[in-house]
Amino acid sequence: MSTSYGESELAEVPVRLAVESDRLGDVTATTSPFDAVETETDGGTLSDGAARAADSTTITLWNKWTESAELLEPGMELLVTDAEEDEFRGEQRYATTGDSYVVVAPSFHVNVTAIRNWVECPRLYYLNKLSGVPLNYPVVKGTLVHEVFGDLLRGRDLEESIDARVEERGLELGLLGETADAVAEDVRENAKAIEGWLEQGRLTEEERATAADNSERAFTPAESSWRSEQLLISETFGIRGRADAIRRGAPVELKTGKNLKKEPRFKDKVQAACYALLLEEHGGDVDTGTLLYTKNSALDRNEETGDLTPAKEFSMGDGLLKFVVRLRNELAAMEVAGDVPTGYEGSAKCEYCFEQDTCMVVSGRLDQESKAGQIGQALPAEEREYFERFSRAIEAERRAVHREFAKLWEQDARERADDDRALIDLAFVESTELAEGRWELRARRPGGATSKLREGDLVLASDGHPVRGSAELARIERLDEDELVLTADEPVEVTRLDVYPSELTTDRLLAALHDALLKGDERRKDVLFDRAEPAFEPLEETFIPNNDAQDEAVRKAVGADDCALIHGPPGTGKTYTIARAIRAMVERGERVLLSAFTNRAVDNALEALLDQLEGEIGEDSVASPAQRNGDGEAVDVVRVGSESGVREDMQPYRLDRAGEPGERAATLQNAQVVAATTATCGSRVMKEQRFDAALVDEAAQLTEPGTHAAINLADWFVLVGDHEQLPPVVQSEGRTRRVSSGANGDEPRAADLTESLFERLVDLYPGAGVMLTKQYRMNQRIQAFASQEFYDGELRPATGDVAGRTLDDLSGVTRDDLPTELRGAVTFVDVDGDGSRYTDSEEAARIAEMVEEFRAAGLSPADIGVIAPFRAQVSELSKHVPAEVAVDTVDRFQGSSQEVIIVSFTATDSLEGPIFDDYRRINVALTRPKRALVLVGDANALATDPVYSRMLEWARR
Ligand SMILES: Nc1ncnc2c1ncn2[C@@H]1O[C@H](COP(=O)(O)OP(=O)(O)OP(=O)(O)O)[C@@H](O)[C@H]1O
Repeated sequence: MSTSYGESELAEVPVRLAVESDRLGDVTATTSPFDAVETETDGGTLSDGAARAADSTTITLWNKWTESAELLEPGMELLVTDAEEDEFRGEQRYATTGDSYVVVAPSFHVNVTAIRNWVECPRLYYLNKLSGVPLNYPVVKGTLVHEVFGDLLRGRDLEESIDARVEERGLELGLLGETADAVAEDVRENAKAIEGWLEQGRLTEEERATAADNSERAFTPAESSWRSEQLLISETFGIRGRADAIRRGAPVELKTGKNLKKEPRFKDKVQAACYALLLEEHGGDVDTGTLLYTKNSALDRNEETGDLTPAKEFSMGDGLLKFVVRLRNELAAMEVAGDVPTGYEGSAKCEYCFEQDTCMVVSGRLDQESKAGQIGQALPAEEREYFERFSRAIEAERRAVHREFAKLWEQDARERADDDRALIDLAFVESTELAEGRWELRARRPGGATSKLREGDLVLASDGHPVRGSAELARIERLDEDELVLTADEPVEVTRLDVYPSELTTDRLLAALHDALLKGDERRKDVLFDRAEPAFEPLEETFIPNNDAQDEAVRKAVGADDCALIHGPPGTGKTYTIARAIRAMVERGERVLLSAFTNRAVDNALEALLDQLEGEIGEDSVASPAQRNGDGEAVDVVRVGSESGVREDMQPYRLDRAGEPGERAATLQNAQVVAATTATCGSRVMKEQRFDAALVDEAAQLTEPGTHAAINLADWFVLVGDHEQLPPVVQSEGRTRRVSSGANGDEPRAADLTESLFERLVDLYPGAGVMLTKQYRMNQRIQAFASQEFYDGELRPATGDVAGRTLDDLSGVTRDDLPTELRGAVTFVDVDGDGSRYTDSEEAARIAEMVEEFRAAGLSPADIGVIAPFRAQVSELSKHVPAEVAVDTVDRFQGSSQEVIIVSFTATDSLEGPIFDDYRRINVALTRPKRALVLVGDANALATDPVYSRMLEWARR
């Protein structure tokens, strides 16, 4: 198009306007199907509240924003800031102005480092995502230098900081074969540049003083002259990241490499520009960026020619900021569409790329189009199809995590608290500066408030709003009934905590999938892809004389060449069997990985193993815990996990990462048994370990890639679980979109993370599995229904004692003191209910009475558990029963047991809700009690479903 200023480009995008934005001049819209613009007026995708604003119109994107227009696909979200509005034939139309930014898919929240990788090469960005961050020296050194930089900015002494930081990374450095002194020297060299920069007066004492004055209150970056690392989240640009430092409101990025040019490297400028955008959104006005190349000062003048100054400043032009937003748009559009970058999107030259070989191999193996080309033979079609299916499913999980970021501002405080995503209305107590310059924050919490937050979690601690207010990334150190203690880099008057959405799990799942297929052993893959039956070494030994199925399971586990599958219904001694199998393996001199989905299960199995090894945690064994094996030799057992994740009594076995590198590494490498959750198995430290066998408990709750994370590390694996209990939990709704059919012409299959590898293999190789059938938990009456309904009637009480368990066995309890209806092992109590959807006050009131009746008969409240389908009913019940009574949803009860279980069905006429969606939930609920089960609900409603109707029949028998 021609204007008086010359040629201009434009693109007209047909859209449907979405909910109006709070900010004047911003337009949020969804792109319409391009061929149906004029007719699409019903606003089908918008909620009722937004219907008023649901309107078809067009947005005109001018000049370079046309590049972003080309990325759009129908149904994508689009945001235009500072738009110009005019009326054309009675229709409101919009156009970009000179100040506008155009953001494609703003709720896909891109990390700044992802944008930095993308500008280097989109294919490199993809490869990095696939392989994860490896354990190598440059990575660890880079982290150390950044930590020391942060410490210096917070006023910590240089030598003290270096020593402390190197010590903290002892384990990683030891595994890399480094010594503390050599690393300290290396870090010191890099730190010279930082010190020099600070000394040059760029960070004057005066500035330090200003910062210190301000620290009594929470200050915004714009107010203070500098601050160390800060997490910044943008609502507008769909970008988040942690800036290394902010000086006089402008970003400073630290690079541990060298740069002898006058200007910062382009990708580094892009990174700093991302932070500039983030800062501007938070009220800043950024006109410069600084890059600090720490290696420059370590170089000798006569060896190198060029500009040796470490700090390079550049001016932050409007053009660069807009370029960065367009880059981000490219990345977001590709991710939202689920496409794989080829490298042709960017202009990087493959022959200069360090990753060229890796790139060609991955492209060749997966038969992906790539600018670098392909080498090697492609994986078989079924493996490529599997990879594609699961990587799409994992990316759907990633998008779900990104949506969690958007919920930080889309939901209000109350909604987030009700959704278990935030603790609100906290009373700020104080912030105290710690020795290393960090801060301890304390606040009081209102009684009874629950949330997903746990000790050790990273959270957003804010003075009211996690994005718009003053907020810091903080760690929960203590979470007591009424008080909480956090640590953070900077002080904040905390009144609210929000769950910090993390991509770590998705990153690790993708890397585990990549490793299983691209680095996996061929024989393993033959088994996984139904090309070879699992093989076993026949064993004659008896391991467990009193339980044939368990005994057979141990023989299978120990004798497996490929894999063994142990199906253990509730209370059938899974943990005991795992422990016995590991003992047998250890006695054969094998190195074993013990893993499970949750920390709780890892600790339980570890405890059972220690019992098996007949050791006692003696005084002198605390420093280096060693247990004896059957021959009286020491067995080194190590628990890998965070301090807050590992149970108190297992702490002596926990591997401390800090210390002398060689010694730390030896402790892990010499351990014969290493216990860690499957998530931890995907960490860069664990990925370096090799085992003969991996035993994985709770395997039916793990996704296939989640299982690979553990089994990738071992020659053979044993999966233990029960696919009749809860399946893997996924965040993305339903199934991900269908993928094109595989080369073998099969029907397209929906990617699905909700079927575990355990379940798939149990179906595929019945011969590799053993089902444990004797249960050591439930009274015979209690187990009967679950046995019939879920285990083909095969579940039996292990002994007469188990079968005949009653409340009378508990000391101080007399069943005769209970009302007649509560004396049996299984009782149904018919309550009509109050008709509400998610709560039932009548059930709650009746259950509160029952709890009192059980207590009056001598039962301790700690022996009673109450299960409800909805969180709302859990809250309702919690108000009526003593705090010692465990009240929770089924999902939280999985894996535990209780003397008495009361189930609140909260059922109205329509049986809707999580407990009714999936019969496996009711199996879990009904199999938690040992001696008494009370079902409370509306019999008429329950009778409408065949399974519940059979349940009623049994309960009323
Ligand atoms: N062969 C056995 N002989 C005697 N007791 C056993 C045997 N197997 C298991 N037990 C006992 O049965 C109880 C339950 O066993 P365990 O904790 O191993 O069950 P589980 O299947 O892991 O339970 P969950 O379903 O909660 O995961 C424990 O007290 C255990 O000591």
